[in-house]
Parts: sequence; structure tokens; C-alpha cells
Amino acid sequence: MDVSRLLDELNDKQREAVAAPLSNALVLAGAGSGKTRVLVHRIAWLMEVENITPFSILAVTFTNKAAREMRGRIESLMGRSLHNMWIGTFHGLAHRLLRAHHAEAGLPENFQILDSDDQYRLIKRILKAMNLDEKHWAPRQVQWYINGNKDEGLRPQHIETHGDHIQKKMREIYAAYQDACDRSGLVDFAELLLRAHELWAKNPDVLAHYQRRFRAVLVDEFQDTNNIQYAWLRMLCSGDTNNIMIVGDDDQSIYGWRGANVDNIQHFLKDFDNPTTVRLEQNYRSTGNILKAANTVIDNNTGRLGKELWTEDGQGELISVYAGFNELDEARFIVSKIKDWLHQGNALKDTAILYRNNAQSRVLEEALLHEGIAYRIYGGLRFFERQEIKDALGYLRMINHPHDDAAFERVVNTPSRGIGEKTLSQVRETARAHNCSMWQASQLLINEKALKGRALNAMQSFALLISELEQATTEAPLEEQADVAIRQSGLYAMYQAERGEKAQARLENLEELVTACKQFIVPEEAEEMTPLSAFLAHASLEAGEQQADKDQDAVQMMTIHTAKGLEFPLVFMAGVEEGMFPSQMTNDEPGRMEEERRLCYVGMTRAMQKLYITYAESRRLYGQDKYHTASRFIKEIPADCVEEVRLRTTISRPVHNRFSQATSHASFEDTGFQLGQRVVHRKFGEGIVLNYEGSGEHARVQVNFDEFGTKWLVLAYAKLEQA
Ligand SMILES: Nc1ncnc2c1ncn2[C@@H]1O[C@H](COP(=O)(O)OP(=O)(O)OP(=O)(O)O)[C@@H](O)[C@H]1O
Ligand SMILES: [Mg+2]
Repeated sequence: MDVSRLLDELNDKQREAVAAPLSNALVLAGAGSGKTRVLVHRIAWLMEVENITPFSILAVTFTNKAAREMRGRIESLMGRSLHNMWIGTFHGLAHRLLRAHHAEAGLPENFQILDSDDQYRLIKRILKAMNLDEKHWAPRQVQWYINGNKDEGLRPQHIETHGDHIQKKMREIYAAYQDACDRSGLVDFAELLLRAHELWAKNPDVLAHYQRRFRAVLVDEFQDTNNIQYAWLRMLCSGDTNNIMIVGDDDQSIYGWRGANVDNIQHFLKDFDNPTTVRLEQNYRSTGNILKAANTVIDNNTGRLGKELWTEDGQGELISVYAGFNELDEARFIVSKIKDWLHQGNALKDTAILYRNNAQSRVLEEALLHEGIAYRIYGGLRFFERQEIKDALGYLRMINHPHDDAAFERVVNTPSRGIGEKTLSQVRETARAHNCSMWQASQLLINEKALKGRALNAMQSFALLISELEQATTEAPLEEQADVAIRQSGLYAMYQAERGEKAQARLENLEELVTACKQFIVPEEAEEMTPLSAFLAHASLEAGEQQADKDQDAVQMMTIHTAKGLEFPLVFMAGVEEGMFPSQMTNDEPGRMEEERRLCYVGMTRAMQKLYITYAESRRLYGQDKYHTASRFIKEIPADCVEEVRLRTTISRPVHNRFSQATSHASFEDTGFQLGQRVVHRKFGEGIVLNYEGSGEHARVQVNFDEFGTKWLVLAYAKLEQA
């Protein structure tokens, strides 16, 4: 093989890193400067020039997708398959080690991995067995505690409780949980890492074997390693013949909230022998404008290791900022731009919509579905497939039609009300025997006193809840039905008690469901149905729509966290307003604002040709209309990199930012009305136009009337006038 081929497509600095003599090295560089490319070429170089066999190479990436891509790229550079080279995530590699050395690691041969949901359920069982009330010992918090300690390498016996009662109890729960795992041969994600570390710490010969084997270790996205991962690498590379090359960007450290420690970059320079540092400063991904904007934003952070990026590319297009009147308008704008892109002959897969929180996807998904544009959600479920949404829909389905057995099964004991498996099989049995629904069967069992004691009470209170929900809400507007169901059922409180990042996201999704109900328009073909039936049909149809196929051309949707390391010609960052991004919680914790800014930097630097940043001046959040201003991050972008896409009037809205000074019109096609306009209706009085649907004689508008609240009106009949 012609070795120069490995260096041809690299700049001088990249070459220096790829062709460096065998030693420890840090490649520190900003986004899009070719860090991942350097790793790929370095691996090929090691094999070609240093004659290191693939068997002796260990490469660590951040996601499985990144690992697959890296293997593919190296194989295409080398022109052969490299199946015996280890490339994977920390978790994947740890798993592989533990499989190979289960006995030394103290695990049964067929040990099973416990995913996060399994872990959560096991913790709940442990709490129950210990007679601890979930109200005081929130399972999510316990999970957080256990994983956090494992990430720091701590077993229960290592934890100092300082005599604190709560700490002591937590430690006890951790120990009981670990016993249960060990008894059943279960290994959770954090345990994979900790066990793999202990495997080497306790078995010097095993460690020595891998030290001899892995002469070259390479790590991508090093800024997001946590302490146990760092310790593991350090142990591996403390042999005489190991070399490690890490690449990273301190400005892209975005997992601090999950225990990642950006200081590991500094530690690396101290802890590893004679490390060399290479800095890459040329960016090959983005246009000049995108790069300048991202550089300027991140410059507001303190304590950076410091680097500037430049590009040979031209300035490119300006970054477009769009201030949506509300989130629907924002979504509609994004979809219209995607359609333009498509009409210009581009592919959907080259487009990404990035957002801060998963709950934001709902409005965007609906706008895409409405236009028949295929999309894929990475690293998460589509809105209507999410657990908490299915729980809430379960209650709504019970209100709508209590004989829905699937809904019954889903919610009868969620949140837990003491209806156990035994009672449930009794219900199923009775339903089968009488050929009736589980709901009817449960009524039967109650009436015939076939249930006893606790089971009877629990079932009675469930039955009461459902009929109360039904009575309380049949006359109410759809969003109220949803809101009442979510709260009165105890679902909301259940997720609230869990705390932690994931629970927060679930609460946001539940709130978002109420918003979805509010925005729901009964389609014409469903006018005979109640709004609730129509909505449930809509939700199951949406959930039934499969994710776009792997090979299908589709818009890529994901949180900014998930987008790390990826690039797309066209990128939309949605919801970039104060209170969303940076998120509301940011103010409470020191250091959080800077992490949010790094996240913004990661988002912006995913864009190659064109970046749109959008926000909504009003957004229904947590059941209320919130008015937001443009994110501080938008304001940090130099004015000469940005253009405002549409200048609009913002009538009677107390929003002041530099994007809302000028006037023009976003009237909907041929109706003559515009979003945000004040109107008068003969019966409902004055209100403000929030949204619209359709055109011509089918055009409908949503108006928030000062006295009567929000209503959808068919324009042809409503006789609206300007106020
Ligand atoms: N010397 C080069 N010549 C041409 N293109 C390059 C060169 N170096 C990198 N690229 C291209 O630039 C883009 C960014 O590279 P890469 O993904 O390796 O950057 P990165 O530093 O890993 O970014 P991130 O920090 O986002 O992970 C890729 O499309 C890559 O192929
Ligand atoms: Mg990369």
C-alpha cells in the first residue's frame, strides 16, 4: 500500500498527529477540525507503518453508531476487513472484557445486562422488599445515587456517610440492590465499567495480558469521559509498551450533568508519560459565517483551554434567525424551508432538526407528518410512543371506552396502587370465563366480593377513579380531560417524585400532551366522533407510523446531545429562546450556563452549509402560554453573520428584542388575517389570532378570546373583523 495515501488528504498539523512516533498524545481541537478523521488515519498508519496488527489496537468512541462508522472508514482506507480490531464504546468494550473473563470478574457465564428501565424496576422491588416508601425514597433518585457512585468507582463499603441517616439508608439500598444483582447475575450499565475496572485491579495477570496486547489505544470525544472510564484507561496504559492517543475538545464537553469530567484532559497531561499535544485549527466542515458565529458564542465561556478555528471556505450564507410567532409557526417555517431544500434537488437525510429537549419534537413531528415528509428520530422514541405518553393515553382510553383491555392493563397499577399480579390474573380469568372486558370483570369481582382486603380496596379505588374521571370530564374541553386525567390519576405526581433528568423530561412530555390536545383539530372525516375519540385515533395512527426505514431518505431529528460528532449540510436549531435554551434550570446550578453554551456550540458546529436558528415568541409550556425572548446565545452571535428571515409586526405583545423591530406581514395566504392580530367576533368579543389551518373556504383560525379562551373558527362562517 502506498503510505502517502494515508497522509494526502490531511493538512500539516493533522499529518503531524497521524505520523507521530509512538508515544502518548493529545489532539486538542475545535469542532470540525478533523479529530475523528485523524484517529481513523492514525489507526491505518499504525498498521501500515508501525506494523501494529489490528489485534493490538483498541479504539473507543462515544456511540455505537460512531464505532460502526469508524470501522467502516478504516476498512475502506485499508481495503480489507478488520474484524479482530476492537472498536466500541466504553460500555461495549467493558462488556466484551467481562464476557471473556466472567469468572475472574466474579460473574456467572450467562450474566445479563440490565438496561436503565430494568434497573429502575429492580430498584422499586428492592425498596418494596425493604419496606421503604417510594414517596421518601424516589426510585429514580436511588438509581441516580447508585450509578453516580459506580461512576466514581465506589462500592457501598467505600462510601462515607458521616453518620447521616439518609446517606446511611441510601448506602443500605445500594448494597441490597447490588446483592440482588449479584445473586441473579445482572449487570447494569455503570456496573459494566466498574467491574471491568475491578477485573484488572484484582487480576494483575489479566491486566498484563491486555497491556501486552493493546499496544495502541485511541479515544475519540475524550472530553466526555467520566472518572471510572479515565481510571480504566489509565490502568490499561500504565504498561511499558502502551501508547494512547486521545482527541477531544473542551468546548464540547456536554455531559457534565452525567458525571463526565472535562478536567480529565488536564489530568491526562499530568498522569501519562511524556504526552505531546497537537492542536488543529483549520475547520473543514462549516462556512466562515457559521464558524465565526460559533467561535464568538463560545468565547463567552471562561476557563477554556483556548483555540480558534478558521476555514479556507468562503463566508457562505448568513445564519438565518427566525422568530416564530409561536411554536406552531416555528415548526411550519422549518418545514417550509425543508420543502424548499427538497425542491432544489437536495436530500432529506442531509437535513437535521436539533432541539434542546425531547418534548420539543412533538410539534415538529406533527408539522412534518402534515406535509408527508419522512423523518427519523435518533436516540429516542417518537412522541406518541414514549412511556409516559402511553400511560396518559391509557387513562384517556379508559375514559373513552373502559372496555379497552390493553388500556386497562397499562394503567390499572400505574402508578402503583397495590394491585398485584395475582389480582390481575383473577381479573383476566373472570373476563375469559364471562367473555367480558377486564373492566367488567373487575366490577364483577368487586360486586361479588370475590376480591378481599387490600386487593378489593385497591380495585375499588381504581374503578372509582375511572368513573370519576369520566364524570368530571365528559363535558370538558379535550385539553382539560387530558390535564385532569394526568393529574388525578397520580401519573404526574409519580413522575414528579422520581426527580432527575429523565423524570423531568417525562413531565415535560406530559405537559406537551395537554398542549397537543389543545392544538388538536378534529379532522373532517372524524366529525361524528367525540373530540376525545378523534384524538385517540390520531395518536394511535401517529404511533403506528413506523420510523422512516433505515434506507429511506428522511429528515434527521435529535437532541443536540445526540448530534455530537455528526455533521449535516442543512441544520435547524429550534427553540433557541431564553427559558428553553439555556434551559430554565440552568440558573440554579453553577457551571450549568457554560455547559449550555457548549451545547449551543456543539449544535451550531454541526452545520456545514446553512444554519437556521429559530425560536418562538410564545410557546405553550407546562400548560401555560409563556412569552420568551430570543436566547442570549442568539444575541451573542455577531450581527454581521446573521440575517432575520422574516420581519413581522408583533401586535400587542410585550416582546422586545433586536429581531422584532421592523414590520411586514405574515398573512395566511388569502385570508387577510395574520398571526398575532387582534380581532373581534360577534359573540366572543375580542381576541388574538394564534394559529391557522387550511386556506380558502376551509381556512380555520385559532383565536384566544379575552373572555372565552381559545377557539377554532371556520373563517367563512365566523365573520371575524379586525379589532
Ligand atoms: N484535511 C482535510 N481535508 C478535507 N476534509 C477534511 C480534512 N480534515 C477533515 N475533513 C472533513 O471535515 C469534516 C469534519 O471532520 P471530523 O468529523 O473528523 O471533525 P471533528 O474534529 O471530529 O469534529 P467534532 O468535534 O464535531 O467531532 C469531515 O467531513 C471531514 O471529512
Ligand atoms: Mg469527531
